Amino acid sequence: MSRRTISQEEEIDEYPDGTVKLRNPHIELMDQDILYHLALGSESHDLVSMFGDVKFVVMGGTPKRVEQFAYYIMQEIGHKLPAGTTLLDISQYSYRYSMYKVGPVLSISHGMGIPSVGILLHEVIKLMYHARVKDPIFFRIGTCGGIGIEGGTVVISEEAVDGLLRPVLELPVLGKMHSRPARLDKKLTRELKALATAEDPYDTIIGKTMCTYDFYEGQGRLDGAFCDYTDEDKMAFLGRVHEAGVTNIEMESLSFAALTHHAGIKSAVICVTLVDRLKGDQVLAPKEVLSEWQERPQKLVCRYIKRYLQMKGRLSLDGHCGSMCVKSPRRFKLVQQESEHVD
Ligand SMILES: O=P(O)(O)O[C@H]1O[C@H](CO)[C@@H](O)[C@H]1O
Ligand SMILES: O=c1cc[nH]c(=O)[nH]1
Repeated sequence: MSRRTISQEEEIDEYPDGTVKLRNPHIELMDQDILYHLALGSESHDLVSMFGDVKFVVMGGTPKRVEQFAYYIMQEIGHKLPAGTTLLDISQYSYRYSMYKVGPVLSISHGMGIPSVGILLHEVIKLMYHARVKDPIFFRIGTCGGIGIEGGTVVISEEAVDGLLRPVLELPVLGKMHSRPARLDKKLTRELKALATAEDPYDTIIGKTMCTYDFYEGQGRLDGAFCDYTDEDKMAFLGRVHEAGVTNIEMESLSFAALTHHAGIKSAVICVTLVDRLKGDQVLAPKEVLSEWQERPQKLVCRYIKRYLQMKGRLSLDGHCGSMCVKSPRRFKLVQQESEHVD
């Protein structure tokens, strides 16, 4: 095992072969590990053959969004299903989360808020460990409120902070408060930004993301069931956090950044803004507009995945020869040159 310095404050252990290490000595002593909320288990399922080839884990709030992403990426990487079959929700009998697998891509819904995404991350990180997945990359494709930016803008998070602007996830454990740094992969963030194009009819920016425990009072809205502050208080708060560099507000990035970082997994958060909070609280855009906006983070992550697979020689430049196709060395060289900015 070697040690990799992730930051000045923290070093993490990792196996030289890139497999995910669990920071929990109890798991390997257990006869079986039941991933209860995924409806999977280390003894009941052959997790290595089911998931061993996973490279990308893409998470979003709703089952519909992750199903849509699964079909979208399937088409984009030319992944073929046996005739007459459809994608299966692998976790359907958990009645909690939905999970689809398309070649090296897992697309999973995380529900709303830090507790929901936190439980899921514990189990997905354990799934990576049991399946002996190497160097997975995690993405969250979400929605958010923007601060001073137009609806439909894509924000790639450079940092996640809590409602008090602290870049840490706090969790009471055995009666004591534990703090974990919420860090996202800076290089991955830059690589994603580089994949936005001038032809995209919307802006893609990098910004600081505030992650709250609530959609209404936690985000300073005036339209919840309760509100003990004035419009002036709200605007002063939004102005203050905007000045501190916050571009958008959502509800999972802190846990997503902290738990993936703690596991030594590269991750990024990409959200589309549904409303400019300096102009209002309610999400007023029509359903069709909201649907199109939600595709924007999916497009960016899809571009990243395609570039990665092209660079590894697992996808042709036109993206349609099958996810695991083998190309001539000359063609692969071209792909490598085009993809220099991707790991
Ligand atoms: O659209 P998703 O990914 O769920 O993200 C955002 O939307 C939900 C609130 O409407 C919260 O989960 C927030 O983080
Ligand atoms: O304002 C918003 C919009 C979507 N999601 C949030 O958490 N906040």
